[in-house]
Amino acid sequence: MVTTADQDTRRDVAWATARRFAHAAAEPAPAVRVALGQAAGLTLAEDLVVATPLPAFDTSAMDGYAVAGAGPWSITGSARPGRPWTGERLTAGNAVEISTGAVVPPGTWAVLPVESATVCDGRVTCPDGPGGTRDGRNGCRDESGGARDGRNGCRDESGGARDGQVGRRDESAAVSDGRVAVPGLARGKHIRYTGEDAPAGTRLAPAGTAVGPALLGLAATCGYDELLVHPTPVVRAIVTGDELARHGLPGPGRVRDALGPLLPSLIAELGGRLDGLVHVPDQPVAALAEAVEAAAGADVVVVTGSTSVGVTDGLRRLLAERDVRWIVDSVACRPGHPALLARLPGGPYVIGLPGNPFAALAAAHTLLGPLLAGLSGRALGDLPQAPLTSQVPVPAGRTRIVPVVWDGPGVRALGGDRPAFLNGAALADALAAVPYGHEPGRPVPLLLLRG
Ligand SMILES: Nc1nc2c(c(=O)[nH]1)N[C@H]1C(S)=C(S)[C@@H](COP(=O)(O)OP(=O)(O)OC[C@H]3O[C@@H](n4cnc5c(N)ncnc54)[C@H](O)[C@@H]3O)O[C@H]1N2
Ligand code: MOO
Repeated sequence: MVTTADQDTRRDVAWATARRFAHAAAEPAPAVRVALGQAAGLTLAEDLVVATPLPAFDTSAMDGYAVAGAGPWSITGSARPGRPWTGERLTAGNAVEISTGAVVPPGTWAVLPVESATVCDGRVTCPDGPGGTRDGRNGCRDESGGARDGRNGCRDESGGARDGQVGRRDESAAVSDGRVAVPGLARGKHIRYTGEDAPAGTRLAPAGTAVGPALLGLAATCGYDELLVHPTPVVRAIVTGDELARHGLPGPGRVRDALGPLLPSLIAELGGRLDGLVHVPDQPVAALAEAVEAAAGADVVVVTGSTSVGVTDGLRRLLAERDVRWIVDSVACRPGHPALLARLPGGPYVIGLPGNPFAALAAAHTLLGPLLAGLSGRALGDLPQAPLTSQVPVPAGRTRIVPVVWDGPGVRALGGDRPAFLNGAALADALAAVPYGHEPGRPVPLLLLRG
């Protein structure tokens, strides 16, 4: 139970604190296991750990020849993806034709790329190596197509030095295990060794990571068929306002509903799943109460246009009649000051967004975004920052939210940012949270807009 003193600290909460309160108050729903295809956009509820080494076998990184010992090498067979070499361990002076992705035969010293090889009478040489036929004048087929790079055309895509059993990838390593290797074709070249990317048991992504395309591919690479994820929080929206029209031109006393069209994509962008949007009149308050009751199964109820203290603003009265837990009861920012967040006993979170459309947008980024992140098991994280070059007046003790666009390495304010006007926000790359006392050129936190 929140005491009166606690409740007071929930009023006029500093902007950054309001975001933290909203995030900290969120209790994520129990995690669910879903097929990979259903996990996109959700959040990992468990660490992603690879059970096998990656790669799971010594893999050729090039199309060419798996060779052992110094050249020239006799070609003794082939290794293809899915059709591994089944012969004996490769011995010095022998080669196996190999494709990128095939299992490297045991005994292989390195893979000689096809561009670096000359083939003649079933023997392969590296033209610049011992026994090589650089000019191809002896009737041999130069597979390189004439293109050469580096000292001898034996390219290294390994990017790393190796040591131990498999030899070294140092270009200068011509002697290994007492045998002469082709200069430049160092031991281990063009082989992705078992476990080189990740040994078995490596944690590749922690719980709380957003499941994007790359993570899905990584999970599949590791052999996952399903992932344990937090489900997307379900949001019900209630738009209030007797003056609102849903079609046609605005006119005297008639305001087009901007929030009905804005909310579905905003809620999705902030990480929620909209499950119904209803319009209710300002009066009687019972209509709003009914709509809130009907949303009991949702995780979050978003109510717009009823956050103030006027006779037509019923949300605060409705919450006062219930034993709600206040999380944020107004925020020290402009616009969006009357925004609120409370939790109904045993029920959903309720977010009140001001009716003024730009104020509602700013408030949604302040409270709804962090709440949905918390419900999804995502960390709040620090916001990105960039220098704001414009002069933006900020009332004492407040944070001002203004639409901005990128301008070189910094951002500049767009204007069009009065609480009822979405002109600036519609063209913005981000909303900047400008603190009191900001001077042009100093960095400010940014809420990035996806557009
Ligand atoms: N006595 C006080 N009055 C007001 C205060 C205050 O502190 N004391 N705060 C002002 C601020 S700041 C805001 S923001 C608004 C918030 O009001 P509500 O959330 O109760 O919203 P309404 O009063 O219904 O509407 C405000 C304004 O927005 C227009 N509106 C409402 N819904 C929509 C919509 N869906 N699409 C487009 N426009 C909408 C509505 O017509 C009003 O013009 O309270 C101030 N008052
Ligand atoms: O939230 Mo109001 O004026 O701050 O739009």
